[in-house]
Amino acid sequence: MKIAVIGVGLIGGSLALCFRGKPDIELVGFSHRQDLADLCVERGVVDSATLSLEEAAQDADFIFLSTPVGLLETYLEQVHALPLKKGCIVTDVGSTKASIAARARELDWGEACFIGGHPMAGSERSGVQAATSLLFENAYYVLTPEPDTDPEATEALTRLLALTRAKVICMEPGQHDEIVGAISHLPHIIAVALVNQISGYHESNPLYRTLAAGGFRDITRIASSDPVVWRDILLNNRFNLLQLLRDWNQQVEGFIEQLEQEDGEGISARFRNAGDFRNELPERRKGAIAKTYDLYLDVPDHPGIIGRITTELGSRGINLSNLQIIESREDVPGLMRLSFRDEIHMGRAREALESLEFDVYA
Ligand SMILES: NC(=O)C1=CN([C@@H]2O[C@H](COP(=O)(O)OP(=O)(O)OC[C@H]3O[C@@H](n4cnc5c(N)ncnc54)[C@H](O)[C@@H]3O)[C@@H](O)[C@H]2O)C=CC1
Ligand SMILES: O=C(O)C(=O)Cc1ccc(O)cc1
Repeated sequence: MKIAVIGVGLIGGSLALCFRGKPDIELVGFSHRQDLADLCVERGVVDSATLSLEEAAQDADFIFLSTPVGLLETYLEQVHALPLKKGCIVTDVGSTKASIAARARELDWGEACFIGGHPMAGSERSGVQAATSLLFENAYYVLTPEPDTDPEATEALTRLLALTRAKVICMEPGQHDEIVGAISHLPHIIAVALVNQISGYHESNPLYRTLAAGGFRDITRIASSDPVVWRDILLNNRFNLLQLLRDWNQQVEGFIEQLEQEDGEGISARFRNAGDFRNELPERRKGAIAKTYDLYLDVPDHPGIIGRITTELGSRGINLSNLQIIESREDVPGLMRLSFRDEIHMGRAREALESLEFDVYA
């Protein structure tokens, strides 16, 4: 089976890594630049890479369009114009679905077909360097087949996507864009606006950045996302976003009014409602890591401490699946998060670290 990935970045590269090395799968990457083509082969993400779209698409069973949203329709048209293998399934990974679905509907696909797709997982990083086969584990992967799409084609794509360990869910493209606009695109706008607001204050007083800590970092991680990828997403979904931003304004106005009126009860009610809704969110693994069992510990800020902790755990045969310094400040203990794949390793690590007199929290 031949799979072509058009645009081998974070998402295209991560998909390729999920498929790579499976029996009878040949993976070809298409890049628009020789250095990027070389890089994705060097990193072992694809078997080969080419600057020729025709070569990539030739005899392919699946073609994944994985460029920024603004280029997807052009590549869709270019791929459509090529001689495609009978039964070839063309799909995309764009964060918006309505416009590409509308364009695909206008084209006659003959014995090939197009099924829109969107893996609902990613990160603020970009490029093939950030690709990982774990990215989609446990995430949703939206497909947007048309009412007249051959169900066997949707099934074939779903079978292939099982290799990503994502959960495939089918929906209508317009509904996808409304919902994803609210739960992903709007939060990106808010994160960027917030960071820019604070960065403005910081210009007149550098203490803003010095003091920016946990809460600010938590809700602004996604403000570091790729500017081109996000420019394209926001412009493409602008009609939904304009309404969502009007609704957002109402939320802001609500806070202004409650503060002006010193309406403490109203403010706590908002926090209660938000907490109730958030606590009911489905459990999801963080970033590229599957469900983890986490311990937090205070670590003094001195050289070699991370090495000591990992060595102590390693010497006891305790497997660490991730390690993160959440806060590190001069002269005060930083907070470290240690993640384990199961409760048993987490329990053993806790015991070991406590015996070494670290302050450990679950
Ligand atoms: N970043 C994320 O977290 C997620 C992104 N997506 C969607 O995935 C798509 C790709 O995004 P990422 O992988 O994050 O971005 P990326 O920047 O990591 O990858 C984009 C790829 O497209 C290539 N590209 C750029 N211009 C090109 C051109 N003119 N011709 C051919 N290739 C070109 C780049 O070289 C790169 O390999 C976007 O449509 C995005 O909406 C979907 C889910 C999550
Ligand atoms: O990193 C995060 O939290 C994201 O929001 C990732 C993401 C970005 C874009 C998508 O279309 C889907 C998921």
